[in-house]
Amino acid sequence: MLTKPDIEPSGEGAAAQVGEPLVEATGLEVHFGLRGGLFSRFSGGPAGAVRAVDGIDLTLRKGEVLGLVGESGSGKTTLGRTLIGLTKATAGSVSYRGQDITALGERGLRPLRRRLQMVFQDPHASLNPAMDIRTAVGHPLRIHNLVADDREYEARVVDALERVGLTPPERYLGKFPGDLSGGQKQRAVLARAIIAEPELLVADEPISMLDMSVRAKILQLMLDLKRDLDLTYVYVTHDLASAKFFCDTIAIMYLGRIVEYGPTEQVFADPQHPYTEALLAAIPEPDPERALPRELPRGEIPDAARPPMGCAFHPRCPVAVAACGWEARDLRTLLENRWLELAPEAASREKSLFADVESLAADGQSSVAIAPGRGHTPEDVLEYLRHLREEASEAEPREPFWHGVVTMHAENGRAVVEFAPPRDPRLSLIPATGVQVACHLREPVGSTTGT
Ligand SMILES: Nc1ncnc2c1ncn2[C@@H]1O[C@H](COP(=O)(O)OP(=O)(O)OP(=O)(O)O)[C@@H](O)[C@H]1O
Repeated sequence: MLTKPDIEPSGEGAAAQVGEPLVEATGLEVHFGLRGGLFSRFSGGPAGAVRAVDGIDLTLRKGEVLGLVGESGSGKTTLGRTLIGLTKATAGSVSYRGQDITALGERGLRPLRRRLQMVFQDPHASLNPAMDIRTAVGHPLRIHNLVADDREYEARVVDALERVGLTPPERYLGKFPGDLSGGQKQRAVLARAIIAEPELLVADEPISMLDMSVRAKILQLMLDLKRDLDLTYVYVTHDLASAKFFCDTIAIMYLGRIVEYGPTEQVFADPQHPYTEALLAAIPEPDPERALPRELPRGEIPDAARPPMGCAFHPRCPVAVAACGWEARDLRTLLENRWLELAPEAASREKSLFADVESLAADGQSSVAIAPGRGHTPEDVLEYLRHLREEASEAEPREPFWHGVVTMHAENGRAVVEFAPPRDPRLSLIPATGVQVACHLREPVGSTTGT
C-alpha cells in the first residue's frame, strides 16, 4: 500500500498525451495445463487447465500507463507477460505496432525483447549477486550488441545510472547488489530495463517488496523516466492506492477476465462493477488511528481451473441477479455456510435431510437432483429449502442465491432445484463515462438482464 500519496498523479500522462495503439490484444487466452493425477495419466483423459487469462481484448496506447489490478491469481502477471511475448498465448492474438507477436518464435521475438521489457517485483532476485552494477546494468547492451566499444558501454551505463538517481554513478559502478538498499537495487533494475531504449515496460508489483518510505519515490522515478524517455507502462498490482496515482487507465481483473476497464479517475470516482466497489471499499485507511479492518466480500477467490458459471464473481457478489450463473455448488456453499453457524446438533439434524451433500459439488450444472437422506422424502428436502428461501427473503441484505432458483419440485424420488440459465456478462461501454464493465446490472437498456 502506498500510504503517502506524495507523488504527482500521472494525470500529465493521461488521455491527452496518449497516442496511437502500441499493443492490442484480441480474444487473448492463456491456459496452463494441470498435471493430472494418477488416473488421468493412465486413462489419457484431460487433466483440466487453469484459465489464467480467459478472453481479453484491450488496446494499450503509446504513452499510456495501464494498471492491471486484482487479487492474487486473477491473471495480472500472466496477462502482462503475454502482452510482451514472455508467455505464450493459448488462443487469440497480441500485436505490437501491428505485428502479431503470438505467431513469433523465440528467434522472431529476439529483436523485440529490447523494446519490450519487464521489471519484476523482487529486486533482490532480479540482480545476480555475483555481478557488479556496471556489468548487470549494461548486460542488455552486450546481449543486443548495441555498443561499439567499452567506452561507449561505460558512457551508456553511467547515463542510465544518472537517470535512475544512482549518483554519482562512479560510486555505484563497482558495487554489488549486496551493497545496495532495496530501493537502490530497484533503481539499478530500472537502469537495466531502460538502457536498451525500450518502448514498453511491464512492471510487475515493482514497489511491493520495498520499504514504505521509498515506494512513492520509485513510482515518481518511473513517471520521470516515462516522460524523459517516451515510455509506455503496464503496471501490475493488487494495490489500488498506488494504481490510483500512477495509472491513466485501469483494468480490474477477476479470474482471468477484465470486469471493469476505463480511465482511472472515472473508475475510482464511480465504480460500476460490484467487484471494483468491493476492492475500493477494502483499501486500507492511510491513517492508522482510523484504520478499520476491511475485508472483501464473503467467500474466497474460486479455483481458476473450475471457474463458476456465468459471472465468475457471482458467488461473492452481494447484488447478483438471476442470470449471473447460479449452479449446484452454490447451493452446497449456502448450506455449508449455514451449518457452520448452527449448533452441531442442529446442523447434523439438517444435514441428515440430504443423502450426500458432496454430490452438490459438481460444477457447470444448472439443475440438481437431490437424493433425500435415510428416512426422509423429497418433500422434506423441498420444505426445508423453501423455509430457507423465506428466511432469506426477510433477511437484510437478502441472500442473492435465491434469485437464481427458478423452480423446486419433486421428481423420481429426488428434490429437483432448477436455476435460471446463466449468461456471461460481456464488457460493454457505459456511455459518457468511457468505462467498460462486465456486469448484468450495468448492461445497456434494451438488452435482457434476466432479472
Ligand atoms: N506457469 C504456470 N503454470 C501453471 N499455472 C500458472 C502458471 N502461472 C500462473 N499460473 C496460474 O494462473 C493463475 C493466474 O496467475 P497469475 O500469476 O497471472 O495471477 P496474478 O493475478 O498475477 O496473481 P499474483 O498477484 O499472486 O501474482 C493462477 O491460478 C496461477 O496459479
